[in-house]
Amino acid sequence: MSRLPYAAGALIVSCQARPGNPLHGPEPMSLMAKAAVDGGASGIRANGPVDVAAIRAEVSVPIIGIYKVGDPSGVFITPTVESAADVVRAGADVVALDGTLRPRPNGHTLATQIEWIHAELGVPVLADVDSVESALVARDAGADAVATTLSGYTNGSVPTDPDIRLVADLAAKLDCEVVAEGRYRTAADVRAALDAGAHAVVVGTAITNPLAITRWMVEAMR
Ligand SMILES: CC(=O)N[C@H](C=O)[C@@H](O)[C@H](O)[C@H](O)COP(=O)(O)O
Repeated sequence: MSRLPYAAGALIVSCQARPGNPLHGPEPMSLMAKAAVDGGASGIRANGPVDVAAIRAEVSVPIIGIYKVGDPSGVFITPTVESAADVVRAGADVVALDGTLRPRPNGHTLATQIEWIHAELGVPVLADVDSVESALVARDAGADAVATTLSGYTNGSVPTDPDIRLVADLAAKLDCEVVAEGRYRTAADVRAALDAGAHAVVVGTAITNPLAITRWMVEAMR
């Protein structure tokens, strides 16, 4: 049974810009979301209630809401039930949250956080994991689906390529939908993720971050 509001093969575009990026803010992100949907995206992933609300007003596709709070070196993607409630009240249809094995900021367990979101907010939970082990634990804790979002971000330096092997391993081992996310840069990358068993693919930087894309080009021209 599909727990996510996306048909198989969906492209979900992540529209996020951190402070310091000239596109930071609800207006640029809602325009990015509209462009993505006009281009055929089936969903949007967005950060924080302000951006989620602005995007909700602009597009009708299901939104995966996250709320980055705290220190990026630890659990910071929707770390608390309050942060989940904020993005759902702003219009998110799915909550994505940190599903790694790292300690959570307020002492809650992943299972109690997911249980509360299901009971109080009534939306599916997508666990952003970094390994097969964390994905299995997240699924046991009640996650409706898992995403490879945090692979490569929890120990040491960040790789260049997407973790397609993790997508294949999760698709083979889990009884839920697997979302491929993290460092998907090209059409060949997203095709490979679907071929490896992904239900959907999330692409962020390569579509919605011209600052980063420009840097890639400039670097290659040195
Ligand atoms: C690790 C982390 O914090 N990932 C975040 C999760 O929401 C975003 O910063 C990413 O842009 C998103 O996952 C999409 O990935 P990419 O931008 O590589 O296509």
